[in-house]
Amino acid sequence: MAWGRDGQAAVLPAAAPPPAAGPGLTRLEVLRRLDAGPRGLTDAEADGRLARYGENHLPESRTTRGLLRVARSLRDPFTMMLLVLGAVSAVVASWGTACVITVLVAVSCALRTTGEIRAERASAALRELVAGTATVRRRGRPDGPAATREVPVEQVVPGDVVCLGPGDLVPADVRLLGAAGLTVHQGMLTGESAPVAKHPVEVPVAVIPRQGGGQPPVPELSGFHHPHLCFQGSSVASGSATAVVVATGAATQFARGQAAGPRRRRPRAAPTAFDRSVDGISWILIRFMLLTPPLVLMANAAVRGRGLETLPFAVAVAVGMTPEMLPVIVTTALSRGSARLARESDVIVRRLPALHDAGAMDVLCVDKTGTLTQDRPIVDGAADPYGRPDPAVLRWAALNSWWTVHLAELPEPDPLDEALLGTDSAADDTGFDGVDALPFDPERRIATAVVSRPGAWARHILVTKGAAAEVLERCTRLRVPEPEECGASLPFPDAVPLDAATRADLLTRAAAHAEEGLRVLAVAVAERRAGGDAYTPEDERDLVFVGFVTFHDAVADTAADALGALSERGITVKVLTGDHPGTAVRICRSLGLGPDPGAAVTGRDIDALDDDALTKLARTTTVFARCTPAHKARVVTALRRAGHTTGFLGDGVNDLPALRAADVGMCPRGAVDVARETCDVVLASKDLTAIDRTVAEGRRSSGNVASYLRVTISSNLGNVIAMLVAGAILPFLPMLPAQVLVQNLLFDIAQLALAFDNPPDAALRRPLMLRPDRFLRFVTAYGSLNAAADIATFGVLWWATDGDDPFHAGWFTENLLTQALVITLLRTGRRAAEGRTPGPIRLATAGLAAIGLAVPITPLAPLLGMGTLPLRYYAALGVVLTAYATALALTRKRRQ
Ligand SMILES: Nc1ncnc2c1ncn2[C@@H]1O[C@H](COP(=O)(O)OP(=O)(O)OP(=O)(O)O)[C@@H](O)[C@H]1O
Ligand SMILES: [Mg+2]
Repeated sequence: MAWGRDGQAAVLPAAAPPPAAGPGLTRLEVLRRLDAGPRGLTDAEADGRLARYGENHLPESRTTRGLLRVARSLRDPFTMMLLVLGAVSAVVASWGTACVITVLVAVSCALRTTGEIRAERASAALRELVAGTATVRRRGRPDGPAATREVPVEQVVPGDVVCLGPGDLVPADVRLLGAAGLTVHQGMLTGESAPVAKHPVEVPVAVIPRQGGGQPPVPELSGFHHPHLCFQGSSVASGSATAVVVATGAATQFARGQAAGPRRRRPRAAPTAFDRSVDGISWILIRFMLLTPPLVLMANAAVRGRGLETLPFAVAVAVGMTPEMLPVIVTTALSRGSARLARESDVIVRRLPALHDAGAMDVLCVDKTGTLTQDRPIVDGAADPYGRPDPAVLRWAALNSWWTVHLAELPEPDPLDEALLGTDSAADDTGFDGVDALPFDPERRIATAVVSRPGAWARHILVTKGAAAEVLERCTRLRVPEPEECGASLPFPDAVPLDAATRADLLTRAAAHAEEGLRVLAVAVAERRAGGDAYTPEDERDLVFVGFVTFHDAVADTAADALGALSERGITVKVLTGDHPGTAVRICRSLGLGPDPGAAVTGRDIDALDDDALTKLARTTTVFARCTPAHKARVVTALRRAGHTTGFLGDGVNDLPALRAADVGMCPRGAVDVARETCDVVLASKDLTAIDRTVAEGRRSSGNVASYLRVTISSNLGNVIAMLVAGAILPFLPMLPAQVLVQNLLFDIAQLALAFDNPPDAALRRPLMLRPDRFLRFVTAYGSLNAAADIATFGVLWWATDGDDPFHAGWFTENLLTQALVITLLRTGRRAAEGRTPGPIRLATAGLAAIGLAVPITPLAPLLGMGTLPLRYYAALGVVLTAYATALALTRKRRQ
């Protein structure tokens, strides 16, 4: 958005709200301009504004979307190559070739586009199910009480007061009214990877428009670093806020940025497995193709003295070489897979190539809390520093929960807070007033509430709870418990110094609880003289340790089955958690993760390692505990560096960087909004075994792509070698351009059937990765076999026939029959699925064989330069084909 000199939005579309986002305005001025208040809009006002300003979504018309899609399908390198070859054909006036090429391009674009649309439709209904909502404050009547409620993001209007908590997507452009410990990820807008702190400054610094020096005004980014504004497209990393909506839909900076420039894509850490494999193979093929026409031209010139008149033939051969159906097969296979997943397993694949990556995945990292466990913790007990049961500890913990949740105005409490607030002790919060809160964030691993006693305003009490190590390192004293002291006048006047040995003892006790599978929180308090400044994490020191609270968190019902199924598929599972190593190891054991998960590596260990050392360690470690979001991402990156195709399954804000760093990011049903928005695969049902079905579907799709590659390359490479040999020894063109193209068209149609193959589970036991290096090896093996069959056929033709027309016919028949053979024999999972060839494949191979045998005897034959063949040719061809089939089957067996 361009900010005018007066600090107001300069360009506004017709239905835009009043220009209220001016960075120079105070909270009150903003609210006044929006005709809103801190208690939110009434329902009637909200309805009126919705009608006036429209729904809150990015403008994207159907036609531009359709055109965009077609443009995208044209953009792949094979289509480009074909278009270039088409242009060359047109230049040399080879109209037939140009027409065939145009048809090929059109058909492949149409097939890809419909495939994508089908996959999208299949998951549209599921998307609704997991669609994001926003928490808004609204009133039924103008004088009614304000209540927070969840509304679909589309219904958020300017003037709405929204509440934001960890993991929420910022639903529109907003001006903060209040915030506690708020940090937001706004990388989508600015490219920054770390979260930035935001707070509601009352008199904001005026914006200096970045103009002058003859420079054009910087259009969109100028506003993003204002501390008191948050923008659509960002998400809450930690803390909470209330804010008033200043712009929605097309008026948001994000929408304007998109309208003004190219779509900004979410930055991905590194190319995914799909990029590395399919793209790698594509480029090998393209180089191969580019080499073909000059090679054919040179061979013909050198041996036969032919000149440019062979150009149409060379172009036709190059078209024949192009695996132009590869993108179509890939899209069709993946979209069929993803449609089936949506239908049968409630899984949404948000990025089609991620399905391939799920099939290639050999390591899956999972987060523990909320993913493997239900994240419905139940308080197990509370104990004083000496290990004796003590309800006062629970009261302090609940007091912390009550005031962090209320002062930070979290839209919903964190499950640990919810568990504490559900206990009887939570009722005792009345003796205190809330002052300030430093809500939980996964980096600090603690949360602090600042309270005061009525009548004792000059003293503040800090109540901190969090991970044992993090709390204890901030403690300098230890409470000597007295009964019921939560009501005492001073917290713990008789606290004793906490020495290193006692601290170590306490940590050991926390570890012992963790090893029982319990979650542990340490609780500490401190008293301070009330000062003027706001509290910061710096104030969380010199605390008095009060005791531990422990929680049970049951494992998710389907977790054990899901992990078992994954290990049967050859996938190594690792657990990456922010929780205590003991709790993590214990849960892994109870889920049967490997014979023994071994010792956990902690975030601190990770910090001490460089990338290479971490890569080595990551391969052999099963449990990583006390991880910050950054640690999780580092481990995933290290595993990928070690050559593993790595998936990540996580549900929280602390999983975001890892979800982004993985080849395939997945999240379970209960994940926070931003995790669902970031990941590639959403499991919409509670059933974690859906991961296994996703993997199987991914492998099936990739298996079909692999079949296509094996088939197409073996025949294409074989043909080129044969073409060069034939060109050198024959006094005529071994194949006419028209014949090359017709044959190519038939192959394409038949190979399309491979996208509909259903390799059985037995063929999908290992991760399936299309590796360019392995691919090159099978190219040469199968390609030379095919060339050998062709050359043997030339021998038969030389013996059985005379002249060019029968030669053309003979080779055409042989090519179609070998293609049918290759499709049958090189399919993925053929051996495992004996006798279960699916319909499309049977139809394709039978069709090819029938056409190959029939065309030379139909009236079409003379048009394609073919003549009739003697019977003895067919007999000899039978022998060649039998030998070829045997060789193919043997080679395949040896390679498996
Ligand atoms: N609301 C809270 N208040 C205080 N401390 C908390 C709170 N929530 C979590 N903690 C502490 O911080 C630690 C780290 O939390 P984090 O959210 O990063 O991971 P987690 O929920 O334990 O596990 P996972 O990474 O598997 O989801 C927890 O193990 C707990 O000790
Ligand atoms: Mg979690």
